[in-house]
Amino acid sequence: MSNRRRDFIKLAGLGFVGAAIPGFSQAESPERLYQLSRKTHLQQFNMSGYAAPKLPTVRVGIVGLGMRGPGAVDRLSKIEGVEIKALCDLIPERVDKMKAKLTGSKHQPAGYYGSAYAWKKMFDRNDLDLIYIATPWDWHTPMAVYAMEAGKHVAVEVPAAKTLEECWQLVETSERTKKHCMMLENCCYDFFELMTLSMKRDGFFGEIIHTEGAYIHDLLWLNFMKDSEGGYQDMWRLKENFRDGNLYPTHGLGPVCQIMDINRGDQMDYLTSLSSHDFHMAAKARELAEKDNFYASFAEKRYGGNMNTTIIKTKKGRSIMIQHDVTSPRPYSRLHTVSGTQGYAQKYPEPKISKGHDWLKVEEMKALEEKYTPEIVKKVGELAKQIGGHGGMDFMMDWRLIDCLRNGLPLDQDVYDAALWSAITPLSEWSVANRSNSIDIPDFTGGSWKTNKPVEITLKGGGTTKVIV
Ligand SMILES: NC(=O)c1ccc[n+]([C@@H]2O[C@H](COP(=O)([O-])OP(=O)(O)OC[C@H]3O[C@@H](n4cnc5c(N)ncnc54)[C@H](O)[C@@H]3O)[C@@H](O)[C@H]2O)c1
Repeated sequence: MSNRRRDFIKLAGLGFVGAAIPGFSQAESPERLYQLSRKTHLQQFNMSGYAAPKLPTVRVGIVGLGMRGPGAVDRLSKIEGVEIKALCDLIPERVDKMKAKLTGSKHQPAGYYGSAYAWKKMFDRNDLDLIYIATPWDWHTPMAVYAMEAGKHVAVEVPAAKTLEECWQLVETSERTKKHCMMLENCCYDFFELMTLSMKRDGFFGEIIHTEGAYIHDLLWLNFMKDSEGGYQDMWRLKENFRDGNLYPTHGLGPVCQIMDINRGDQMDYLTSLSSHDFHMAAKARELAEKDNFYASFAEKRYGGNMNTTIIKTKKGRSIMIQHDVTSPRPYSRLHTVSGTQGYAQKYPEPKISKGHDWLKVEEMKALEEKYTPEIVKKVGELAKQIGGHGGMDFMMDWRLIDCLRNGLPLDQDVYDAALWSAITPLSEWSVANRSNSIDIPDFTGGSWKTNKPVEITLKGGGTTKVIV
């Protein structure tokens, strides 16, 4: 272990976060992870329900302009009250390309590039309110922490953190600086997910007993695509697959946690996790390496299991199952299954809903959709579909974030959600490595889950931000 890393762990162990430690996140030791899973948190300030002062104009800096970032630039440029003031990427051409796209608009961002730390200069500017992060995972927490320390709110792509150490850093920094740290869990804003949240609030499901979520997406080809041919920068996503656990839990978890009021009425207690062996990745790497030396080093690696299943028990005795498989030939699915005492809903493979033990017919489903369409969908749903981003959910997420900041409203996803949903990965890795033994899930809210209010699904106090089309 490097001296710098040792010092960092020492400091974090004392509950001191201080200035951000720049650089890649590195896996913590299993002993340290276990210790942090049982950490008791003395909340400095409750960020759940926290409303920061209104920002009529939200001045944004965006970092990471690969496959994901440019869409965010485009969406944010279509929201009233947003000023895109700065863009950053390691690769200069990516910054120049986005600047060129904004030519003629009111957005004239400055560009930052050329070094792995150019973003720090951007974050240090005193005319930015929000830093929007769409980089590889290693950078998420170091950048988010630095941004909050520099007085900016943060919106960070999924997952917000890779280690438990980082999850705690996010929580402690957000509480101390009173800066929002929202993880950009866009699936919370998909249409069916929002409808089921609205149904839950109306008591449609009765008591929720069990939910399921997943990220099942055949991305074997994309993981192995060279970055020079349009793949992930420096093959970062393939390298993440050297780990064994549930690597991408938040798309499935976010929506069901909101439905179960996790962090806001119930809390995760412990989990157990199991992975299959790897039947795809090493084989693919070896196959590619036979023809192309570029893949030689990948052919020597050990990869995590292809299908991971993680099960979570909550303090109130309910259960959640989360799966992850990005290599097998299977239909795309996030499951989104909600099972209650009085009703049931599933999104995949096709939407099905029951009231009691009776399955609803297509016309009844349609009527239900009308009844339970939340205000956000009525307000910007159609425009969101036109603007796009995973069918519209990305735009609804960005619009809601900006509308909350402009109207001084609490965000739908706070730092406790970012930390908890991201923490499932390192915790699942520990469980997989320990024959699926259970491990505690830390309470990042320091007990305030008992009184925190459920996430708001009306636009009360907001909904005023226009869409510029
Ligand atoms: N929510 C979603 O639906 C969704 C979908 C896709 C990706 N994502 C997330 O978006 C993020 C980015 O994914 P991607 O597919 O765009 O990857 P990518 O590799 O295409 O892009 C990452 C970009 O970050 C840049 N970068 C790397 N290190 C940097 C640094 N130190 N400073 C500045 N720029 C740096 C790279 O040059 C690259 O342009 C990931 O966190 C991913 O999980 C989320």
